[in-house]
Amino acid sequence: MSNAWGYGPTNGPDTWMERFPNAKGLRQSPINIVTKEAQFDPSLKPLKIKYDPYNSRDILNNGQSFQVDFVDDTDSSTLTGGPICGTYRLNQFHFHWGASDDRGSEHNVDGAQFPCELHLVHWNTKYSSFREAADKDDGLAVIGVFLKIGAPNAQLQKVLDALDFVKTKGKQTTFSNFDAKTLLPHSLDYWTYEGSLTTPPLLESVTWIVLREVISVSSVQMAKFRSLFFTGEGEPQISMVDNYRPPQLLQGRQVRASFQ
Ligand SMILES: COc1ccc(C[C@@]2(O)NC(=S)NC2=O)c(OC)c1
Ligand SMILES: [Zn+2]
Repeated sequence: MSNAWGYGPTNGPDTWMERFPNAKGLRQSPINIVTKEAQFDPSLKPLKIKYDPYNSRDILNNGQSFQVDFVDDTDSSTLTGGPICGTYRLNQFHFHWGASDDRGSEHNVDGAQFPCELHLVHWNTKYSSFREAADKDDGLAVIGVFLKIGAPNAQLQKVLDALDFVKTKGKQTTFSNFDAKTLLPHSLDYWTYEGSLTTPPLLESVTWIVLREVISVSSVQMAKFRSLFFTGEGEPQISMVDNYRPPQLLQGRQVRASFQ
């Protein structure tokens, strides 16, 4: 029986520290964002996001979530400005969600959880690759976007339609010509803090950029997320739900706001 980490009762977030000491680190993610304690920082720049649909490559069930991977060998899909210095390239995006609409996001806002959270992962081009950047203090920048139950999201539906082909762990299929920018809300107001990956190895290499404005998702669309499996083809099926880590201690960190 593999003792791999996961989100179940015997291998979930409370057990990760046994094999991944970063879990007890001082800049762990996610966190609960207390809006009244997030200080406006006028020195924060607006986010500058340039995504080229031509870079989208495939969609993969990685056994913890599903991710859409991007070709990142040029500066054609980048994040600049905001709290970061230099140019960060889009590498992938993925989601975290709950078994029901009352939970699922990783970050909380004033103690409230959303049904789903999108993570757009970028790496610092001062390093030669995502892999080299992944364990550096300034290696990664992740944009977090909350999904709130409301009208069906036509752009998200393009991603959800592909899930029929990646139901089980390890399944992958081509996913081309997708514009990730269509998943962003109108406002790019954000909170930012220094944190980590939210799954093992929990590397403390992420500048978090959590957008204040949400995007919509319908309950029917949330059911599509929940149609995936953590397990591989031919294995006893375990539904891919509740793939979120709960909020971690702030440990003295400051959360800054780009807006007043
Ligand atoms: C070794 O490199 C890794 C490992 C895991 C993840 C996934 C995750 O832990 N990170 C965020 S953000 N959410 C997650 O679930 C990763 O994403 C950039 C990079
Ligand atoms: Zn994530």
